[in-house]
Amino acid sequence: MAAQAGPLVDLSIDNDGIAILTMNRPPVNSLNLELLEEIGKSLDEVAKNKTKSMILTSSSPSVFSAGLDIMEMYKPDLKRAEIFWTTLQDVWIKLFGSSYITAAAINGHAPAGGCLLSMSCEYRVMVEGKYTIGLNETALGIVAPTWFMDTMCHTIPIRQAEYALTTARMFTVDEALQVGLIDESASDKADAIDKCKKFIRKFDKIPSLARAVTKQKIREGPLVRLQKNRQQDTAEFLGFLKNPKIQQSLEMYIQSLKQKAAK
Ligand SMILES: CC/C=C\C/C=C\CCC/C=C/CC(=O)SCCNC(=O)CCNC(=O)[C@H](O)C(C)(C)COP(=O)(O)OP(=O)(O)OC[C@H]1O[C@@H](n2cnc3c(N)ncnc32)[C@H](O)[C@@H]1OP(=O)(O)O
Repeated sequence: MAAQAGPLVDLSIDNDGIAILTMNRPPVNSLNLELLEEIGKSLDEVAKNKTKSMILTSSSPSVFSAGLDIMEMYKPDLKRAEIFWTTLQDVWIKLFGSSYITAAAINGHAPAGGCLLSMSCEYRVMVEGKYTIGLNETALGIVAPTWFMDTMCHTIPIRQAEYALTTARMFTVDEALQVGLIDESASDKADAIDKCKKFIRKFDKIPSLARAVTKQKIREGPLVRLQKNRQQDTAEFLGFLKNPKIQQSLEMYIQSLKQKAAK
């Protein structure tokens, strides 16, 4: 992978007071420890500055996020892997449990962890094109953690979520729209951001405390479930990394990605 040029995230506040958080880890915004730490810090900043809303997007022209960086899971240093996993848990708790309004302008592919980040927001607008979105873990021979599944069940009907999770279904933009995995499609990134802003403006006349408490109450179940089981969840992740069969599956998957990229 090429050396990182520039900061891993950009956090700016536009004239309407909306925070725009842009992931910037070329080529595919795969979520390694450092990117997750930067996303976490930005979410803290948005919360601290009492910004009313945030739009999550990517600087890539074709990928929102490729999900977790597989190199964090392949033959890892277990101490780093533990910090990696707890940082991912923190990011999800901060984003899914945030009191401010959140929307994702999905300007490209959003597999696995990329889909998770977008589903953790309250509204999703995806740019039209040959992009796909979904939780594809079973295709890699791995199991999405319960809180990934909970987030999907919070977004689309449980029957559709079970079918999508077990079959590792990657949805096209039209399919995602039909099932409710995204709320709107857009012609390009600027249009996606405009549509996210339109969603955010719907709350102009809603008292913000009532909105925030309602959001947090409706999201409480999945949040409490992870908070109660964090250590066990981390232990399962580390146990999974120690499994030789899983390491073999990851090695084959990395090879297939590299072969595809070389074509
Ligand atoms: C009971 C069980 C209990 C516990 C188990 C616990 C935990 C397990 C949980 C695991 C959860 C995992 C969630 C995840 O997010 S796993 C990651 C899944 N992601 C993917 O499968 C996406 C793979 N990537 C792609 O499909 C494509 O890259 C993409 C469509 C995103 C973009 O395609 P494009 O053609 O634009 O780029 P490529 O040429 O494919 O890639 C460019 C280079 O980037 C590398 N790459 C791609 N994705 C990743 C990744 N996720 N991690 C690391 N590196 C990645 C790719 O290899 C290319 O590299 P080079 O060849 O250029 O070096």
